[in-house]
Amino acid sequence: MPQQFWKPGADKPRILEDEEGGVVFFAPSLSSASSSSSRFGYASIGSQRQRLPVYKYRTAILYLVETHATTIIVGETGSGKTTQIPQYLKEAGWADGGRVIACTQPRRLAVQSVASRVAEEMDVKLGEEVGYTIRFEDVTNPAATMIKFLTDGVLLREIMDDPLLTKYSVIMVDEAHERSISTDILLGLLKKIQRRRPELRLIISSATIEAKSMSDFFQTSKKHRGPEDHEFVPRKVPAVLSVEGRGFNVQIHYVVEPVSDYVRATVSTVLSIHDQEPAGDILVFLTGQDDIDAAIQLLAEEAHASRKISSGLIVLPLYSSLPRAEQDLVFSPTPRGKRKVVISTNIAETSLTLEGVVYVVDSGFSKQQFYNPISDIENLVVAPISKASARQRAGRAGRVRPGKCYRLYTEEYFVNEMSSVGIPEMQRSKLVSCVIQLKALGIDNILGFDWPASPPPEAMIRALEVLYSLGVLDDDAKLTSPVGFQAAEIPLDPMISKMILSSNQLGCSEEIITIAAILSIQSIWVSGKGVQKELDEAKLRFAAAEGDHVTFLNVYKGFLQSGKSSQWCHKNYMNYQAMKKVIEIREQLRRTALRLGIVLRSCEGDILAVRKAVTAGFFANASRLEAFSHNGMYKTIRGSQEVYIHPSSVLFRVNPKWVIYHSLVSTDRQYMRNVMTIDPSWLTEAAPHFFQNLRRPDPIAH
Ligand SMILES: Nc1ncnc2c1ncn2[C@@H]1O[C@H](COP(=O)(O)OP(=O)(O)OP(=O)(O)O)[C@@H](O)[C@H]1O
Repeated sequence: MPQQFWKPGADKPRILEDEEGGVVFFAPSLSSASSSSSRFGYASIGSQRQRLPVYKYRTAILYLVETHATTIIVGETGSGKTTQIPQYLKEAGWADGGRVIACTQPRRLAVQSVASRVAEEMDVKLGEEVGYTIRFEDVTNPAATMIKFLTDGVLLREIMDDPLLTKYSVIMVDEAHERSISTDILLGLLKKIQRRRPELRLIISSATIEAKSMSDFFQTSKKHRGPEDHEFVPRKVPAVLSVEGRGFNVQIHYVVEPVSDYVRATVSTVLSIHDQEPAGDILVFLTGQDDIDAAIQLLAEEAHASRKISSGLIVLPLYSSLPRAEQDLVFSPTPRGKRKVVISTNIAETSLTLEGVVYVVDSGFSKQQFYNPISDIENLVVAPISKASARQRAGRAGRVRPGKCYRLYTEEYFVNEMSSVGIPEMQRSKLVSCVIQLKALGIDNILGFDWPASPPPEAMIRALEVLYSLGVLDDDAKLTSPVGFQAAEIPLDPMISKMILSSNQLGCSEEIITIAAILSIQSIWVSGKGVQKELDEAKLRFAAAEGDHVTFLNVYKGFLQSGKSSQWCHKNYMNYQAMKKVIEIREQLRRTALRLGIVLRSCEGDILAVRKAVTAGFFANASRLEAFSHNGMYKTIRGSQEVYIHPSSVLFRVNPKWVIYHSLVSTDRQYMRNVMTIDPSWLTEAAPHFFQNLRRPDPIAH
């Protein structure tokens, strides 16, 4: 790599300042691991555990947890928080007597991989003493599990069944600085639960920068007007512990000049590392599947052009919708003499250890959701990451030996321009699912809820409007019975839940559950790169004139008729792993539906019933082709936004007059994904109030 291109920089961790008001602070101690030159990989697991920086704080952590309701732990990535603290707690007896220690993560992949690692360290079978739960997958044994890893979203669902989370003795909310919506709701609820269960202990693990606000949040108490809260109850002051020391040193390198094309810059950096640096895998952070595919393609071309440096590279993508078996490849050992390059979205950013990774290449960007409550449009846009993310990314190197991180932005930019932490997801997202969950938990005054950061009131009002129009909330903004309560039980977007509930009356629940399962995963088709023509032809074999939803039913039928064959999927450009996932989700949804008293019935080809059920959930996503539009421009009925049918839809270029869509994606334009034709009279049938209240004078005139 041309040395003058890179400028080494120091990205030192900030030392937590002593806080006022009784906050506990421990002086830094040096990690033996950081100066160790021994090959970590060859040490026994027991001695590996003792070398982690957090080990020196074992007694302090256990003391603080014993004596404080809430302990906030900050520390460098790789110091051992996630994998060690739950084990210390178990060793100290917090899982005795059938109690369980929970550790939440914002991402599913992290839950699975951390749980496997801890099971391995404890030498137990995953799913017994150590287990995990993510949506649609429960690998625990209620009679045996003592340490449970789970997403924060799953823990929220558990609160619905057990409002005080009585089986947990300690709940560790990991990576709290990521501020996902679920983490924020969880923090608010846990604070409430603590008032009723003083014996419950919370551990919040967070980046340094967020520690103060977390501490303030748990310290202050709103005056609650519940029957047992007549008096202002002073809260126990949370303890803050700073775990100093990192796993191994990570040298940070910056570009000298800003790069104009981060995909190209990524590829040339990877090839330079491969050409000039000693053995070790490379982890690259890009923004999404499109970037990742482009980088892989470019890497193949460049490597082909310069055969000298291409040999020995194994390039693997990593993103959330990738089938599980392909995701698992990134964890498999790199064959001798080879170098693995994992090109990932930010799903590999936190809590993940890829053993062979020595080099990290950070593009400085990620895809983030931004919601505009005025236009009601949610955009997934490529945006700069925060310093907290940059540190997490760098921390993926240096976990089992010293590493290097190449940042594709300047040091000046990092120091002066990059924001310290990202905007909480709560403040940039649609809140429909969040509101229904809170309602189901009995939180009626949502605007007055004790949030770590308040959501925008406009977004809340929008969410209330949608839920009201779906018949999920009544005039007093309370969950309706039974629809509201039932919709809250289904772990999906309330529009999908409503569609499932409506299918009961329309006699097509089997079909609608299939559609719901397919809509829950990103795509059932293989990526079109390089095979677009073949993919389009394959789609045509299943295409229904009514649109994508009905096409999904044809695909599913074909898959079942083939005996769920992988060859059949391959031949039809269908993603076999995705189809297996559909079967799995479908089974879960059938069980949920049965629990809710839905009769599982097939409409035996009565597609009209299916389309009406879809409309009952998605009427708010209706749009009409603009008269005289030559380029397929539609306007949404709510909001009059300009939208187009996505090229992946079977209705692309067909342009029927009236459609509803599942979601919008925005690139050069706003595109509707998963589109179905409708008769406009179904809209007023499905939601008379909603269409009466729209300002457009005659929204559904033919
Ligand atoms: N699957 C694994 N294989 C090998 N070593 C691992 C594995 N998982 C964890 N480790 C070791 O344990 C260390 C601590 O990991 P842990 O996830 O507990 O750190 P952490 O402090 O929670 O950091 P982060 O916030 O970055 O996840 C890693 O740096 C690595 O040395």
